[in-house]
This record gives sequence, C-alpha cells and structure tokens, in this order.
Amino acid sequence: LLRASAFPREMDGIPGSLGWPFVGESLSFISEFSSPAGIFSFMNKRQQRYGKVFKSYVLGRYMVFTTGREASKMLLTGKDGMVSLNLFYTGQKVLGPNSLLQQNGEDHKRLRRLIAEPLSIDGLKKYFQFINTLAIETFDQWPGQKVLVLEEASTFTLKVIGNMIMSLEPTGEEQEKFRENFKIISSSFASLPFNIPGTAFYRGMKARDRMFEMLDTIIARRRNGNDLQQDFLGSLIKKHNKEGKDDDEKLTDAQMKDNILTLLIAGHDTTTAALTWLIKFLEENPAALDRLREEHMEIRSKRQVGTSLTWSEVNNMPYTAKVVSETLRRATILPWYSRKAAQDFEINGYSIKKGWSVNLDVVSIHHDPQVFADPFKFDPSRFDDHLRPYSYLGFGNGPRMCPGMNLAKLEISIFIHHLVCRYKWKALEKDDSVQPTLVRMPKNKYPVFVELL
Ligand code: HEM
Repeated sequence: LLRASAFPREMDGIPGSLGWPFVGESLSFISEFSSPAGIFSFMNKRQQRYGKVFKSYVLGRYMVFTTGREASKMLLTGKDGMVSLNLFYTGQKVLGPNSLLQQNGEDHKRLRRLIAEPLSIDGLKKYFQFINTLAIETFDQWPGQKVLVLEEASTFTLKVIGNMIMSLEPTGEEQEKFRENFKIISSSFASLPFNIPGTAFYRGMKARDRMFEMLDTIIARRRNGNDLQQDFLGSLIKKHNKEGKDDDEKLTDAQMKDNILTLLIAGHDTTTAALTWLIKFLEENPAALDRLREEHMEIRSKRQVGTSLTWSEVNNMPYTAKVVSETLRRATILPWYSRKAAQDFEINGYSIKKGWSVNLDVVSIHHDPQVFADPFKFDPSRFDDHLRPYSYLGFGNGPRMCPGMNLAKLEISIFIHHLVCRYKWKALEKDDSVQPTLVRMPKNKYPVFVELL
C-alpha cells in the first residue's frame, strides 16, 4: 500500500485531480460504479474537464485513464512489449504465479496457445449435449416461480465449467465442495490485501489450497488410469504427460492448476453477468425480444417433433449473436481494462512512464455517439453493419482477447433458446443499481416471475 501511494512526480504533467489525502477519488469512483450509469459519469465528467487522458488516485493506486479507438489499439495490441496486464496484488496471489494473467510477451503467447486450444469452436463441440441438457433441466424448475436470474445463471455457468474442465457431475458431494470453495475464492479475488485469519483474502487462500487438493486427487486418479475422461483436464494431462515433447511444450502440474483456476475465475462471473443483463435488457425491450423469439421459434419449427437443439442450429443464430454483442456493449461488464507501462511511451501527446498504471475506459468507447447513435438505447440491429476496429470491445482485442468467448457465446445461445421458446417473464422490481464488484452485475440479482408462453 505504501509503495502504491508514493506519488510519481512526473505525473504532474498529466491533467486531473488526485482528490483527498489517502482516499483520493475512490469514494466518487465507487459510488458512481454502482449507479445505473456505472463509471461512465465519473469518466465523462473528467473527460469534459481534462480531455481524453487524465490522472486520478482511486482504490489505492495512482492511475492514468484514457479512452478512444487510438488508445485502445495502442494499449490492447501492446506492440513490442509496451504494456503488461496490471493485476492487483490479491488477484496475483489468488490465481498464482503461473496464471496466464501473470505472463507477458513470448511466455504469454506460448501458454495461451497451450491452454486455449480446447476452447476453440471445434474443441467445444463435445460439451454441447451437457450444456443443452443442463439448460433444459434448469428451466424445468422455473414456471410459476419467482426466480433470481443472477443466482440461476451463476449455478448454470459454474456447473458447465466444472463439467467441461473436470467432468464434475451437476449434483453430488464433489460438486458441492467445488462450488463452496469456488465461491470463497471468487469473493477474495478483489479483497483487501491482508492475509490474516478472519479476512476474505485469508479465507480465499485457504479455499485455493482445498481446491488444489481436489485437483491433485483428480489428476492422480487420471494418471493411474482409473478415471479417463475427454474433458479439458484430460486433454491437458494427455498432452503434457512426463514423457515425449520438449519441456517448452509441456505444462507442469502447477501451471495446469493455476490456469484451471484462472479459467474458472475469468469465465464464471463474466458469463453469469452477461446472461443476467441479456434477460433484463430483453424484458425492457419487447421489440428486440419479439424478433429474437421469432428466430428461435423458426429454428424449433424446422425440427422434427421430439428432437432437441443441435450443434449446427446453435451455430446459426444471427440475430442472437447481435443481441449478445449489444448486451456486452450496453452492460460493459468489465468497464475498464488495466495495463502497466513496461516502458516509456506517449498517449495523445502525454508522456507515460514505465511502471504506471494505464487504464482504458471501455464504457466511454461503447457509448461513443459518433459510433453508436443514441448510445443508451438497446438496439441489436446496430450490429447489422460492420463496425470500425477497436470501437466494440465486448471480449477485448489483441493478444489478450478473451480465449473463452466461444464457450460464453455457446452457453448464452443455448440458454436463451430454451428460455424464449418456452417462457415469458416479468421483472419484480424496478431497481437499476449495480453491485460494487469488478464485474458489473445487477445488485438485486434481477428477480422475475416466470410463466409458460
Ligand atoms: C460473456 C462472457 C465473457 C466476457 C464478457 C469476457 C470478457 C473478457 C475480456 C474483455 C477480456 C480481456 C480483458 C483485457 O484485455 O484486459 C477477457 C480475457 C480473458 N477471458 Fe474472458 N470473458 C467472458 C467469458 C470467459 C470465459 C467463459 C472464459 C474461460 C472459460 C474466459 C477466460 C478469459 C481469460 C483466461 C482471459 C485472459 C486472457 C489473456 O490474458 O490472455 N472468459 N475476457
């Protein structure tokens, strides 16, 4: 904390205010974060006053914020090792030193190639049936009920990823253990950095140990030939066994475990939030819901009676794809992408020094009226036309673009298909507040009443 609060004098040249002693501008940042408009109003006010590049002191860090397509291209491409990912202290400790999020340059490229392969469209095909059946079973419980969409989406996405990674059954003791540890780890991810008994960080590190013990047992079972499965872990174990291949092409057990945890953390809250916002935006925009329902009813009507959704159908849902993109634009569930300058460089004429935290304000990019007319309107048809590069960043861009995006789109498309074909739903509260967490989610978990169509 002391290191983070040492003011870099060279920042004098960057416009902006550092706010109050110790807290800086954290209070207004946090309160605007959980308002319906999110950090857009925090950013917008300062951009009006200082321009596209400004400094601030928030969440215990001196930060430079910037926005726009040019800055986005520069920071996300990170050419010639210009920037690295800026993960905060608790995130680093919880994910571990081998996490993809802590690698840069060639090491990052290599690790990403090794772990992202099973997440390609072809690699995902074998999980389709599990996801489809789980979606149908989830919805069987919904009619005539009050449903907290966020909780249901969270359970669904966790069961999907648990099955995909290590063939966990959707119910039973192992699933419960996995779920309990995951929840503790997840809530410690962005906690205060005090590793002493009683703190969220301490509990998170203990849950990480328990999760790794569970993975060690599964890995040992697999290596003994007792439990051969065609899942993510199975394909890593097969590829990265002790013999064959040179060391550069092999993952150690520590690398496997840190990166399994990384995929779980990076993939769970994001997909849960996306599903919840999507269902909320559809209820608030009946014209978009009608058009989406038309697409899915047509798919269903062409199918033989008694058969279910197929892999080729799910890969041919053009309007659904636009609804997903519009949801990620409007909600911007990861509102800013953080980088650390790995060398000195310039942005918009301002000198950035090595070591500084440089943050891309994505909310303003996603609500730029020059690119998205009437930007606060939910309108999937704005994705009919091709957009200019770096103006839409729902899954990021460049070398760190989301490796899980095909999985997220698959889960969402299957879930939405069954939802709109079978049900209508009505929001039970009009509350647009947002949780003050890293991933933007509705604070009230979006309660709805569900009925059969
Ligand atoms: C709708 C759901 C999702 C959204 C909106 C999303 C969004 C993003 C974004 C914007 C980034 C880049 C952040 C940056 O540049 O700083 C990212 C990176 C990442 N995502 Fe996702 N994601 C989603 C689902 C998933 C899933 C399902 C997984 C894994 C199973 C996943 C794994 C990752 C990983 C590991 C990274 C880091 C990549 C790297 O550093 O090379 N994400 N995601």
